[in-house]
Amino acid sequence: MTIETLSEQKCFGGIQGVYRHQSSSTGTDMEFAVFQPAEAAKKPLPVLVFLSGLTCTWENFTTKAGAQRYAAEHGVIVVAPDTSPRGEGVADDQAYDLGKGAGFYLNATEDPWAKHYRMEDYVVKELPAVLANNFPVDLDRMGITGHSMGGHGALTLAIKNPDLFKTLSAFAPIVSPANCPWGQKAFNNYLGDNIATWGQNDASALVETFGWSGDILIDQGASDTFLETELLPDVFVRACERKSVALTLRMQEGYDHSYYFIASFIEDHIAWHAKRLKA
Ligand SMILES: N[C@@H](CCC(=O)N[C@@H](CS)C(=O)NCC(=O)O)C(=O)O
Repeated sequence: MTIETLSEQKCFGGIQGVYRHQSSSTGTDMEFAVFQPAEAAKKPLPVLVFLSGLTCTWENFTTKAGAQRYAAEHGVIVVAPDTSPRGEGVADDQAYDLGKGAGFYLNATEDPWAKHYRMEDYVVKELPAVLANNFPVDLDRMGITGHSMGGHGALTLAIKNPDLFKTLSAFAPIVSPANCPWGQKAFNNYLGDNIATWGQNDASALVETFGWSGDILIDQGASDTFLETELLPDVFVRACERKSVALTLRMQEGYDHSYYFIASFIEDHIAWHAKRLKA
């Protein structure tokens, strides 16, 4: 499980690095970014995984969100994986919302996607092992968050794996892919028409099945152009209410779907995860 260092740069006293490794989950090379605060040189630290949205790689969050300052302040290692497998021979589509950059953090069952699109296994099984072998991470204190398609990934993967991810938040998540155009297109292609498997990858359906024992923080821009068609936060609010899950949904007046929105609230999310992971 060797990793190759693509870059390492000092940042807020710590190290912002980018790494590549051969993934057994996806059967491709995968790149990911890790920010280690200075104190990681002395002791294992809690980890926050950030899953990015459609069209992104590790780079969007790492260069635009401004997370490093707050991760350094709160002593949290922040990890940003890619959003899909990539490379020659990996199935793709011309549209931005399918194929490369749009893996939806699930294990595809349908051709031509099933061979490489195994992002659920990658994030839940392989990435934690890669982190444990190469970085001073305390995996007993790992949280997850994400944006849009990555918010969907954070919600679904945490709800299915509460022993792995202890804390959960999201920025403008797709909360019910089974009920919005982005999700329906992805699920039809990756999972086919077996609706049972759709529910296993839909945060609102999952929370009604499994609940969530902690609390959940969601920030959502009120001026997000995808709010009414794709994101549908009310569906998740109602599912959490039915299951008595402690959800805080903050509708942020005037904010859109961009990284300017994420940069505005990333401090809150890092502080929120750090407080719970260090309690
Ligand atoms: N119109 C956008 C739709 C996709 C989009 O808004 N992607 C969001 C995540 S769902 C994003 O973070 N884009 C990259 C960025 O802003 O850096 C595009 O084609 O890039």
